[in-house]
Amino acid sequence: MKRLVVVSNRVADWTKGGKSGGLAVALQDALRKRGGLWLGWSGKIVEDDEPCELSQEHHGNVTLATMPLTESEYQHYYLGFSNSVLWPVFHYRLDLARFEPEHWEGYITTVRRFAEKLVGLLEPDDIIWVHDYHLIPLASELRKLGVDQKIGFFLHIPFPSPDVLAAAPKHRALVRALFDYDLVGLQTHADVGNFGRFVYEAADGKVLQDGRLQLDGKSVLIKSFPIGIDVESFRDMARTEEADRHIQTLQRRTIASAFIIGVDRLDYTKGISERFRAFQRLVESHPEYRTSVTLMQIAPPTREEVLAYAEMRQELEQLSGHINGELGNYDWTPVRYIHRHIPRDTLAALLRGSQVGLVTPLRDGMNLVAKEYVAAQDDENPGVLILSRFAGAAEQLKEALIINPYDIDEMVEAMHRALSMPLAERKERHQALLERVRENDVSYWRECYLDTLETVRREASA
Ligand SMILES: O=P(O)(O)OC[C@H]1O[C@H](O[C@H]2O[C@H](CO)[C@@H](O)[C@H](O)[C@H]2O)[C@H](O)[C@@H](O)[C@@H]1O
Ligand SMILES: O=c1ccn([C@@H]2O[C@H](COP(=O)(O)OP(=O)(O)O)[C@@H](O)[C@H]2O)c(=O)[nH]1
Repeated sequence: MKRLVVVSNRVADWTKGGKSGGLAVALQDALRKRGGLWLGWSGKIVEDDEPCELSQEHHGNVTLATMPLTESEYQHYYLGFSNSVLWPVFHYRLDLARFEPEHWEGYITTVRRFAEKLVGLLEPDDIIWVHDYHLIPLASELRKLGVDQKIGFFLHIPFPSPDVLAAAPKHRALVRALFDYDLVGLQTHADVGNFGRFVYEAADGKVLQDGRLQLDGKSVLIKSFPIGIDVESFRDMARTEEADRHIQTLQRRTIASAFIIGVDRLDYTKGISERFRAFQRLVESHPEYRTSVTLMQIAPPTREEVLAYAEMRQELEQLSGHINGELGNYDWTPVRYIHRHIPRDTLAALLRGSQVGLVTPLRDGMNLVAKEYVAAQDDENPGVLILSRFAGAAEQLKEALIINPYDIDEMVEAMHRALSMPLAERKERHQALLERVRENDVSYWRECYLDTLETVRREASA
């Protein structure tokens, strides 16, 4: 078997209190089983004139190679082009995109630096797998340095429709750069459709008979590979003695008999304020839920130096304070808002102990929390998943209560339905969802992707 070399901006934190985020979680699960080398950002920032040395750590069969970013790389590549241009545009938030020409320069030079570092670590027989929007041009940079090994790319976030993509500066250069990979993986069929439409409607490319897309004399295979979770280990985490203790503590410390849970990085794509408003309306319109239901929202900080994130934090603090002040009582807190990272094993227990999982992003590549909620449930008394139609996970998890997160009344109705759903219907829906989550787990995702990458070959001329 060839050595797998993974490259992504964010790498997993092997300590318990690490950063939250689906990419790191999923790649850690995927690599733990297959082994390999993983190159990424260490999370540290150094002065522009300091050296950015690589350091390596070994965790079982995984070698983690990390490097710091310089202050200007952090500003222009990470906060700038990646998270103030690509992230908002690809999530349909053109109003939040902020483009400065230095962002693009910083992006390209940082990606080039990743390429230079990687070349020194490569062996001739490696298979290279690049992840996410931070590193789109990495294959082009590697090819310039003479790398001829297979290189695959996987995009974790949505691929937007052509007219929305067109709002991103340099979008044509980015799409062209994807044709230097051997395989481009996207999360959903909808994403693949959007990519194809851009190539043949807006860029004069074409679809070849074997399904590959061709642009400017280069062709590449684009396919959807919906990412999954390590189902059995998450189920186990939700069922330890410690997990039982967490659930008992949760139940003892409240008079509420039901919990609705939301778990999201504090990101404007996740629809958290719409969710708070829907919960407020639920309690106002259904007095039977006063004191008996609590919304627990775990929302760890993320990208706080980008203005839109700081503004959102303020908005949520005000909103939860307002709801608790208006509706709460000395013995009941309607909204428990936790602005902190919670370790994944504790999270597994909290998901299992909650009667409703509320996953309502306005746009999301996949959303692993939706799958984790399903995995954590007790088969004999499962909770109900409410899921946004705009999460990639909705393409698979059809037995959830699928809602439009912009429609507050529809969310209210779904919460009411979930809280009053008979056991037989809960079990039926949960069984079907669990089967889908199991069929499409993280090992299946990794194997499907890598098997396809092993067999395709990019073609440099028509
Ligand atoms: O690295 P950060 O800037 O701290 O952000 C965390 C990650 O957020 C995004 O996660 C995505 O990947 C998940 C797994 O495929 C998917 O379920 C989710 O819908 C995506 O939003 C981002 O794409 C990652 O690069 C970040 O590391
Ligand atoms: O306090 C937290 C919040 C989230 N997560 C994990 O972070 C991941 C979030 O992934 P998702 O795909 O839902 O969204 P993303 O943050 O990647 O956009 C999930 O595995 C969560 O279990 C965590 O460990 N602790």
